[in-house]
Amino acid sequence: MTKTPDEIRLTRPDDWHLHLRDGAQMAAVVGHTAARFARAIVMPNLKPPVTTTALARAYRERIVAAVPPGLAFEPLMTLYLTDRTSVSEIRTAKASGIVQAAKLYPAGATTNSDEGVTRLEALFPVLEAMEREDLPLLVHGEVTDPAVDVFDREPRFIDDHLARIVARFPGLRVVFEHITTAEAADFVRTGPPRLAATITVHHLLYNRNAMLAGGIRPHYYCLPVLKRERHREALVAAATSGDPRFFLGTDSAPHAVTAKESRCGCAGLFTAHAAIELYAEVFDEAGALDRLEGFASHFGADFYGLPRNRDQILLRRETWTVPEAFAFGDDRVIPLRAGDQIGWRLVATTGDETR
Ligand SMILES: NC(=O)N[C@@H](CC(=O)O)C(=O)O
Ligand SMILES: [Zn+2]
Ligand SMILES: [Zn+2]
Repeated sequence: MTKTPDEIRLTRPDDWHLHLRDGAQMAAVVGHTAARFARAIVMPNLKPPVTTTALARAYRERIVAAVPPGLAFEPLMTLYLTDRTSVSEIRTAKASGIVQAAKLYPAGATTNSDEGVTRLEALFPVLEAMEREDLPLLVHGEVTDPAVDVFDREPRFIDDHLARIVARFPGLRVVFEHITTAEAADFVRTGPPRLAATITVHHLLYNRNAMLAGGIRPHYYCLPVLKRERHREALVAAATSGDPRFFLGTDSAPHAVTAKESRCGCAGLFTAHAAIELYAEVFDEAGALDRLEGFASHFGADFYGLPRNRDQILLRRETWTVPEAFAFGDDRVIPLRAGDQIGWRLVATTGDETR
């Protein structure tokens, strides 16, 4: 590969953290992901949440049915942990072969987390079962104590909970989802091989000024919230380091424009329309395009114990303009960079590039 190539060919990537929603909204967005990614870990925070293997199976079938014709895409399902999750449900999930992980939302931490876990200690028998069954734990790592500053909630979660969980269950695979701080990157970097983290493209591209300087911009509001520049820099360093415990998870989280542009706007950014292109921008900017494939296409599959994809995608350095909005059920969703430019374009996946 030359130093600054104008084309990059990658093993087709996977998205290890994605919100697809349900019904007409899901049907409107799934094609954006399926055009780029071979597989995605689908988050279970629906209303009501995906708390059982039976619900995960039904949700999976709805997703598969909505994938546009001609696209190969495999949804990887997750269970939503609650105070009532049973050990036997963990066994059923593992045995199903369709559930890849279970997700811990501290109750109240983020969108549709009201039914999440209120007391972590009460979940320990379930975590023990996950350790025994080797079902990975995915974590939204923020404390919910209203007294803790919103910018400090992730580091506090490490100190108050995550360090303890990792130490107490030495066989449990843990993914610290959508990390946003230097503290989180350090915690993972210095932790055991069974501890990993996903990093979103928006936390690699932007600091909190994007959301708060020159006007308040609800389409940059997500959880965990964007942080200071020094944290963004630490995340870029982690993502481009070649350390296999950091891998791609977009956390693309579409909300209707009316729900975002509101007196109390929802948390979540929609990035699925251009996710791999935007990651390419980040790695290009960091002079690390040669490390994109590991981060986007190898390390996540390796961590989950799944085969790497065999097909490929081709990205070209070419500027294009993102639409102002996309259809989203009976509303619209505003994508990241709406009306603005992106410097990389997805031109092909293996199979159609030889036409
Ligand atoms: N990231 C977000 O800001 N929102 C996500 C939930 C989550 O991943 O925490 C959503 O479901 O909208
Ligand atoms: Zn989250
Ligand atoms: Zn998420």
